Amino acid sequence: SSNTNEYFTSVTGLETLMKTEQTLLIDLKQYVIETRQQINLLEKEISKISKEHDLASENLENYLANPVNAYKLIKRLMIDWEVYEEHIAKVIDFLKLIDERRNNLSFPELEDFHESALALIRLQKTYQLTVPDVAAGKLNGIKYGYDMTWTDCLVLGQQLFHMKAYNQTKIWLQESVKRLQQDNDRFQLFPAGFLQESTENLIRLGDMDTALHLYNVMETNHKEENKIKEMMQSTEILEEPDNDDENILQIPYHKSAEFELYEKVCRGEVTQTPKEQRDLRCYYVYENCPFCRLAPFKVEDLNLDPEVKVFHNILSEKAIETIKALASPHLIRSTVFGSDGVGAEKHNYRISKNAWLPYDSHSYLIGMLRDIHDITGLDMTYSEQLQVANYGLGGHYEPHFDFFKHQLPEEVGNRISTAIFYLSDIEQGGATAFPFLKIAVKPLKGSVLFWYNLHRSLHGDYRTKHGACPVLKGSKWIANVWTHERRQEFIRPCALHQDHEISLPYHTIK
Ligand SMILES: O=C(O)CCC(=O)C(=O)O
Ligand SMILES: [Fe+2]
Repeated sequence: SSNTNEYFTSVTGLETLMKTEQTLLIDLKQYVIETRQQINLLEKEISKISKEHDLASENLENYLANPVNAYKLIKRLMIDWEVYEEHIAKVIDFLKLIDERRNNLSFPELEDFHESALALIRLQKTYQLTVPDVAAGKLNGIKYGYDMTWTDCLVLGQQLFHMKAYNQTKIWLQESVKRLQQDNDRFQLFPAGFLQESTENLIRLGDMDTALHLYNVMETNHKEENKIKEMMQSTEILEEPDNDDENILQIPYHKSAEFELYEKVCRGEVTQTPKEQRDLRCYYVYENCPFCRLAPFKVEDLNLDPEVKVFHNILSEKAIETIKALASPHLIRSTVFGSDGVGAEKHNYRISKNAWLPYDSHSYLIGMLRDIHDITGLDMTYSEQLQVANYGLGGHYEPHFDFFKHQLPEEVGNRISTAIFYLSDIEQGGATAFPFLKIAVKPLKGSVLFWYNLHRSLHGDYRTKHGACPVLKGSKWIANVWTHERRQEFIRPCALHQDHEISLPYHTIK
């Protein structure tokens, strides 16, 4: 894609856009100040000329017979009008400045606009938020920002129509009309074509009521009475506007029982039962390193088979800031492997930015490997580079396996384990969710989530399917350490029996 920045994919990207707007805001303020001065001057000129004309209208011939008046008339047309033009032309200087800004500053592209709308809808759906709440800037009952205006809602409704998300279109346009009626601020700067198009779209969707309301706002001054009737007659109503099946928000996987389970786990509606949690413990580990007796690691079981654990208080604030700073300049849009294991593809089931860092780029990174070794006993030689990721607006990673299904080079083997270092806390959403295990791990800054992806037989464990729930509020940072199976033969020996069959049924669930 030509969209190289993809601002929608991370919060750090959006900070760049905020800076752009800051600059433009200063420009615009300056423009308003200057224009106001111009207007004041021009108004003075207008009243000066008007006075002359009033005087002249009393007796034109007499007026022009005065040589001073004659001189002034000719002087005004000769000199003054040029000055007025110069003043008026200053607008062009402003347009030139904005043009320059467009070339020099960062601007979003259509894809950013599209994806940020999708993110809102994804959040709305995953966390079952109502449209009035979202439009009021409320997330799960907490108000974080200002309301969306009626024009904000209208634009979003238009975007959704183009995505063929017709039910959502109606709800957002209805919200727009509701806000329009409550709002005293009916006249907002706004692309002219949008109202007409939205009105037509509502007619297409069979919502004549809302269409009529919007029509009434349109060109209130010179409205032709019959035009709405004409519009209703000439606009074709869609056959099955309620059939949302085919739109981009409703791919078949999103309707599967597995995905619905995942969403419930993300919302915290499905959790482990007390019986399932009975054997889970919290304990200290110190066996794998000589000094660990003094400062043992605190480990919390989340699941025993397969093993999923959290290691608490691993990274210091300083280490976290260092890791983020090292990664920031290198963040690019996250990709996923094609099913054949080659190529890196962009998909909207994984929206984040990431960077790969060699461990020797800082002692803190080497320390991360050492900590995982000290806690698990694993040999960290065959670990991939550290992957640091930042999730933006509605950023997420749908359920997937971390192990590969294709053949890997003998020398390293498959990803035996995953360690996710949480580099931020998250206000809402953004859990790491294991639908089959009914676990949603809330990111806790400085902690590590660890699990084995493979059975002892080294077959992939399908129960480890997991995802990153959409971030509802916050900027989520993680660092992944993926360790491969080679050199773990004595640390995590094969069981005598083939233990992988237990997870096979989970593979077929789609
Ligand atoms: O961000 C998360 O919580 C999970 C990330 C993940 O599963 C991955 O990067 O493979
Ligand atoms: Fe993963």
